Amino acid sequence: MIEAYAVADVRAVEDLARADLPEGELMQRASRGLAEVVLARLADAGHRRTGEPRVVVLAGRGDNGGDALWAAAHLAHSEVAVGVVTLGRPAAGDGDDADTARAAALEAGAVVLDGDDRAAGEQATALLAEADLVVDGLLGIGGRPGLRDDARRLVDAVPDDAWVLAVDLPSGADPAGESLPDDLAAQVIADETVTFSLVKPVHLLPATEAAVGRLTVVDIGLEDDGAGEGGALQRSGARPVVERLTYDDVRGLWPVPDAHSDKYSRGVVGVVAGSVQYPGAAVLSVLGALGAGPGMIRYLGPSDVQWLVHQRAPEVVTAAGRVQAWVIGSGFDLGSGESVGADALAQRERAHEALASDLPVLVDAGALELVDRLSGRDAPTLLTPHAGELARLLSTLRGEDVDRRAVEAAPLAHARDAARRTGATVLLKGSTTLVVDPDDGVPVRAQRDAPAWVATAGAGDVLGGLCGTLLAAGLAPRDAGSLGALVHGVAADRASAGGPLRILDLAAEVGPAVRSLLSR
Ligand SMILES: NC(=O)C1=CN([C@@H]2O[C@H](COP(=O)(O)OP(=O)(O)OC[C@H]3O[C@@H](n4cnc5c(N)ncnc54)[C@H](OP(=O)(O)O)[C@@H]3O)[C@@H](O)[C@H]2O)[C@@H](O)CC1
Ligand SMILES: Nc1ncnc2c1ncn2[C@@H]1O[C@H](COP(=O)(O)OP(=O)(O)O)[C@@H](O)[C@H]1O
Ligand SMILES: [K+]
Repeated sequence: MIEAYAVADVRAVEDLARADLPEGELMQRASRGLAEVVLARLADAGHRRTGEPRVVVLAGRGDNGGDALWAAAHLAHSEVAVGVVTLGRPAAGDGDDADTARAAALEAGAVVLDGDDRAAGEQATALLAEADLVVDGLLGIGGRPGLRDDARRLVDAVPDDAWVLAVDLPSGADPAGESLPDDLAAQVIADETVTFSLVKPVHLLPATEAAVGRLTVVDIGLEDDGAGEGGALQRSGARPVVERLTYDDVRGLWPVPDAHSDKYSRGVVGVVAGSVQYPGAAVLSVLGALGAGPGMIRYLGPSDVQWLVHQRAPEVVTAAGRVQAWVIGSGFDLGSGESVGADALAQRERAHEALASDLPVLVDAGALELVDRLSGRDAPTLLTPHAGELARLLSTLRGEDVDRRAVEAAPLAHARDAARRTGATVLLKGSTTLVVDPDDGVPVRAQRDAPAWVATAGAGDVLGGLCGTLLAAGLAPRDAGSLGALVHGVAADRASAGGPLRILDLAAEVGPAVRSLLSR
């Protein structure tokens, strides 16, 4: 599991650690680690032109700039040509004089330009044009989203083929990972981000993660080192606010049958999905659920759709009976006004019954319209909207228009609001999928496991079925949603293998994906 800590907690942990260390020690550890990563990337021939490698360091006035300046000094002692462009008066951090880091970089042979000086502007652009690698030390966890024009001019001059390595986080990105900058161009898009001991929300959340690139964590000694004292993190009592399941977590969470299991104890999934208009969604939901290994599936829906489901999955039972969890809504065409047909009415009735039961329910797609049926529900409930569906759901809940773009600009806040208002767990689909518990004190899960090829019709139906099997096996909605998203992503990766994928292939890869994850 990867765990991220809120910025205020990170600062508190760093303060605790600093109290036990010589002045400036944390920044020295950070900058040495940073310089090592830079050297490792330069050693990879793909990241440099011929001749002496050239690094340009952009250093802002905060401690993020301090890290970058000290790294420049360390690098200038190696066989690397180092140019530094400072913006504002750079700090040296931890009580050191600001000029010490700058002087150290100069003394080590770096070219240092004052980016605030107009005359140096052209020189800075020329330096950047030759860079193999650019270190972005403009803003760190003290940064507000967005870049000022002076910083933006520098960032615009970074050549496309330079490796952009952000210090702590890509400058301009919201450290809390909550929202996109107003102007998307006003942030650094990094190839790699080097952070220090603790992962922050910016690294895992959907609004900011894409700008982070590859995440490298350099240990500066904030966590327990096993020596018995307890690290600053442990002593601070800070708890993570964002979590990401990794492949190694699957074994501990996945419901594996044993000698005492039978098909009922493993969990029967009731699927109420599909319509005459969208019959395929029923098939995909059922196949997603089957891939995850349920005890049994009951499918309830129009007879034509039942027939289609049986063509692909003869083991599915279509008689009514007990289930351990419901999956409702994929491919619903509930109709409205006078156009409601008998099949649609019957599906609506089944969905109402599921929501009125004390069983776990996964609510997808068309069934998200039945949000008024959620009030008073105590049983575990998992809503699985994409951004457009979440916007519609919130429009209903708030009684005012919520735009899809507003959801995309601040996904976590919107998912959180829906979870609070409905009392349900909200899984917001996207390239990074969020799973938000209605209890504010529970860390958000943020999964990013799928290739973008999976953004194709039907992928969500498979996910719904898959998560439904996990609910029926007794997993809580947060675990079912995040584990389901992880396995769905791995199955998509296997089906894609770097190219386009068919959804039936994705569904067929769910079982093998689980097998490979369990045998790690
Ligand atoms: N703490 C530790 O022990 C360790 C910390 N470490 C490092 O310290 C970093 C945090 O440093 P930090 O707190 O100095 O904040 P940082 O982000 O560098 O600068 C903020 C400054 O920029 C300004 N500003 C803000 N937004 C702006 C904008 N959009 N456009 C323009 N200006 C803007 C703002 O000034 P203001 O405008 O608010 O007056 C403020 O002065 C952290 O990320 C890590 O790299 C490591 O060494 C490990 C040990
Ligand atoms: N760019 C992307 N990269 C990775 N996964 C994505 C991306 N866009 C969407 N997804 C995933 O694809 C699936 C799409 O689901 P959904 O929007 O419900 O589609 P449908 O309703 O057609 O089944 C979700 O699992 C979502 O997380
Ligand atoms: K930065």
